[in-house]
Amino acid sequence: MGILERISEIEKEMARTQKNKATEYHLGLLKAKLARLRAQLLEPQGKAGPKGEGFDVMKSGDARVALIGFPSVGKSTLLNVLTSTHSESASYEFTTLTCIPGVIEYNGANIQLLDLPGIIEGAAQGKGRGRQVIGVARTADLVMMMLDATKGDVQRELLEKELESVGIRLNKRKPNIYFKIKKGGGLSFNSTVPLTNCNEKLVQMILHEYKVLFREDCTADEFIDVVVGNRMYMPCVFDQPYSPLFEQVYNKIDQISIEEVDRIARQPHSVVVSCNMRLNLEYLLEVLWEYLALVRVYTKKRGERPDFEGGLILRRGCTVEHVCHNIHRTLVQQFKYALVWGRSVKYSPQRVGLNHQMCHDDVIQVIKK
Ligand SMILES: Nc1nc2c(ncn2[C@@H]2O[C@H](COP(=O)(O)OP(=O)(O)OP(=O)(O)O)[C@@H](O)[C@H]2O)c(=O)[nH]1
Ligand SMILES: [K+]
Ligand SMILES: [Mg+2]
Repeated sequence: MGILERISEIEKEMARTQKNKATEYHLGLLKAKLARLRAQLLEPQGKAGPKGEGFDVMKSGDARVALIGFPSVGKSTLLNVLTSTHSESASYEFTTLTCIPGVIEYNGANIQLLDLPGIIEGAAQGKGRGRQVIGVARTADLVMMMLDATKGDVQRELLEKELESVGIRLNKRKPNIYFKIKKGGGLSFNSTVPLTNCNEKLVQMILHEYKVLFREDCTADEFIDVVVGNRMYMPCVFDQPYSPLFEQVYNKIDQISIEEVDRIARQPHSVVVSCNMRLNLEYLLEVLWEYLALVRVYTKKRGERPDFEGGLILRRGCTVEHVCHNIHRTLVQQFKYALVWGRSVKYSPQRVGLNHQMCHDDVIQVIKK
């Protein structure tokens, strides 16, 4: 039996099974099986399979952003206006058939933008090029969900469902469960909080050769996510409490009323643009930068001006130590202190140590021993 058939068998069985206390464990097992099969479906199919061709794009630059959306929402048009790469765009669906990489140059960073074929409902089950597209999306630092503003809210819901079903978790942070294969076999189960959804018996049913420690009160679904282990918690999709959860880009706002533009723009985590009319693209880039949490730091040598041409691109939260590693592998060993100018310090310059956190556009001079 093929994977698809097995999935549909299990789905049928789940539909047949009434949901109550007595069947809870059985359903949990089925869910776990289903999740594992779906994961298999997304695995590379070997050389002969339909996986590769045109989708194996080298990672390059400081971050990778994938464009996901239904056909003809304007993904290729966006690539064309934001990068110097050309990707065919046309009014018919499935114009793009492979993965087309371009580079957005912004704040001195090179952000790789991947144009992808449109996905359709059922992509997760391998329809269209869904599997390949989703495979690429999983390699990205950020997924931009592109939507056609003229199509209302339907597209967003469908797309979210599609992504959820392949284990791309939008707007959810990773459940706090420690989970590891035990060398000697058998299950060791613990929790640091009272559990209301899961218990040892359920966990034991799902697996029996791991070490499990619940650090929070998770649902069975969340637990299975951790077990299957291939769940992605996309930063777009961001998992930090102070950041927006995920972002949708609504294109073609030139086609809708100003009231509708206003309504969509006020929805949380939504950016409205028109690729054709070049509307609001600068703001889209700002948002992108925020989501990627990139930081640019300039270096300076004693008695010289900062190197404003060659800024270093790092992640938010980076420290002087990260900067040193970025400059040279052995610099940390020779480090005495650093002078920093910019928003991360009270006085410019200020003498700081390796643990000091850098801000965007700071200047740093490293003093060696
Ligand atoms: N009115 C309007 N049309 C747009 C806009 N952006 C793109 N389009 C049009 O939408 C159509 C589809 O654009 P594409 O860039 O090919 O869309 P896609 O998402 O790459 O499509 P596939 O590769 O087929 O999935 C083209 O006819 C574009 O000219 C826009 O901002 N406004
Ligand atoms: K198209
Ligand atoms: Mg396209």
